[in-house]
Amino acid sequence: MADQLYIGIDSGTQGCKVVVVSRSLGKVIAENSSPHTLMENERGGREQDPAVWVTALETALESALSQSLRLVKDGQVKAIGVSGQQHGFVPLDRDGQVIRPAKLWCDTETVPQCTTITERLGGEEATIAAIGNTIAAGFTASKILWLKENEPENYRRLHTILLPHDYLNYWLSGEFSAEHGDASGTAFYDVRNRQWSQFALSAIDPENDLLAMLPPLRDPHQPAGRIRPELAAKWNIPSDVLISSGGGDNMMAAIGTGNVSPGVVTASLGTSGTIYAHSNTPVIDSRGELAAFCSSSGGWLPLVCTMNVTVATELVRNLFGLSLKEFTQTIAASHVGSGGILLLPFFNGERTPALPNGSATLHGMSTTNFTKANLCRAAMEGVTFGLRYGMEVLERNAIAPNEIRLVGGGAKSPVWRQIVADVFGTPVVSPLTTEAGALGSALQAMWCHETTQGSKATLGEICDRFIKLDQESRCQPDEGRRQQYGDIYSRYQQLEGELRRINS
Ligand SMILES: Nc1ncnc2c1ncn2[C@@H]1O[C@H](COP(=O)(O)OP(=O)(O)O)[C@@H](O)[C@H]1O
Ligand SMILES: O=C(CO)[C@@H](O)[C@H](O)COP(=O)(O)O
Repeated sequence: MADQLYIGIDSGTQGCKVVVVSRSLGKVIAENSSPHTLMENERGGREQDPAVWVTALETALESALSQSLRLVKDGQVKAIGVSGQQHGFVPLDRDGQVIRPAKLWCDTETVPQCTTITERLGGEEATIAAIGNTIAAGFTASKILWLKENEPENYRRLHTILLPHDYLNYWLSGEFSAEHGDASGTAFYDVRNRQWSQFALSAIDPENDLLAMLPPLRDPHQPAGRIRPELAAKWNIPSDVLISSGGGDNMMAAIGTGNVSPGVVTASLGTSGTIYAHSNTPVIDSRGELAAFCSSSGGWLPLVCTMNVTVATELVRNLFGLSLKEFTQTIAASHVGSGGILLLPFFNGERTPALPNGSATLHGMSTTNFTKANLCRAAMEGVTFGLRYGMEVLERNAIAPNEIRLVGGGAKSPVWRQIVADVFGTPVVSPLTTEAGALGSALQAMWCHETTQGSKATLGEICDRFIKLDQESRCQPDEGRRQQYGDIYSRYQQLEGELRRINS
C-alpha cells in the first residue's frame, strides 16, 4: 500500500512553516519555511496582506512536498491541516476577494474600539460573564469596529469575516468554515456554550447582521473541505485530499506537543510568548488575564499570551548585528541578572499585563554594566520574566506544571531553554519537532482523514504515536540560579507596577 502522507502548515507572524508526516515511517520526513513581511505604523498598526501568506505557503509547501516525494517514492498525500496566527481579521467582499490587509494579533491601533465595545457590553465583568473573555487589545472584535469607524467605504463592502487560518482553508478548498479553537480568540464567541455570541456581535455593530458574515463552525475532526482541483493539479496530488478544520497556532501547537488532555503545559517562544494547558471544561479567569480559549482538539485551552518575545530578542540582536549563533554565544558567556540591567520588553505594547499603549524600558544601567552581552541577556531574561507571570496566572487558575514543553523558534536555543528552567523553577524539554504548530496540523489532518475512513482512533493515540520528546534538550532548574532569578523577578514586577501606574 502506498505510504500515506499528511501535510501540516503553520502560518505564523514571521513566516510559514510546512512539515510532511509519513504514516508508515511514523515521523516528519520533510520540512521547509518561507518568510512573511509585516507592515507597521507608529499608531500601533500591524498588518499583513493575505497574499503574502499564500505566496509563503506555496513556496514552503512545494519544496517540502518535493523533498518528501523524493524520499518516499510511493507517498500519497491524504490530508492537509492549517495552523494560523490567532485573532487576525481578514475582510472579504461579496466575491470572496480580500478588501484590505489583515490587522493582526499584535495590532494595538484598535485600543479605543476595545473600550467602546466593553462599555456597550456593560463593563469588563459583564463581558467576562457573557463570553468568558475580555475585549483584549489584539482580539478580532475591535478590528471590525475599527474598520467601520475608520474605513466606511471598505466596511460597506464587508461580506465575510475570516481569521487567518480560515482564509488559508478557504484558499485551499474554496469553502468558508471556522472552528472553535481559533473562533474562541475573536471576543465574539461564547466560550462556555461553544457558539458565536450574538450579544458581542451586536455590541460591535448594532446596525448590521455580523452573524450572517461568519462561516459555520466545524468540530475539530471534521473536514473544512477538499483541495481545489487547480491546486491538486498544480501540486500533482490526488483531487480528494482533505483539508482538516485546522486552528489557531497555539491550539495546533498544543496538538503538536501532545497537550490534548489535562496534565501537560506547553510554552512557546515565538514572535509572541504563550503558555497553556488543555482542560476538559472552560477555565474562566475572573480577572480576565487568562484567555479562556477552546482547543482545536475538542476541549478548552486556557492560555496566557505576551506580545513581545522574539520581537524583543530580535530587535536587540539586530541592533548589534549578531547572527543567531553569535547572539547565543554572547548570552551564554554572560551572567545571571545581566549585571543588574533589566529590560521590560513592551516594544509592541502588551496584552499581559494589559499595557496596550506601553513601551519598552531599560533599567539599572551603570558605567560598568552597559555592555553588549548584558543588553542581549537582559532581552532574553526580560521576555522570560513576562512568561513567568503567565505561569503564575495559570497557577492561580489551578494549573500547575511539573514540566514545561518548550516550542517555537526560541526553543532551539539551549541557553534560552536553561534560562526558562531557572526562571520558572521547572524542568524544560522540547519535542524532537519544535515546529509544533505545523506538526499538530499534520496530526489533526491525519485524525480527520482516519475519522472519515471510519477509524475510531483518538487524537491522543495519534499524538502518542508521532510526538517524541528530545531528551537531549531537557534542562533541570539549578537551585542557586532559581533563587537569584526569584529576587530579580521581584524587581521586575516592581518596575512593571510602576510602569502600569505611569501608563494609567
Ligand atoms: N537559536 C535561536 N535563538 C534565539 N531565537 C531564535 C533561535 N532560532 C530561532 N529564533 C527566533 O525565533 C523566531 C521565529 O519563531 P517562530 O516560533 O517561528 O515565530 P512565529 O510563529 O511567530 O512566526 C525568529 O525571530 C528567530 O529569530
Ligand atoms: O495572539 C496570540 C495568542 O493569543 C499569538 O500567540 C498569536 O497567535 C501569534 O503567534 P506567533 O506568531 O507568535 O506564533
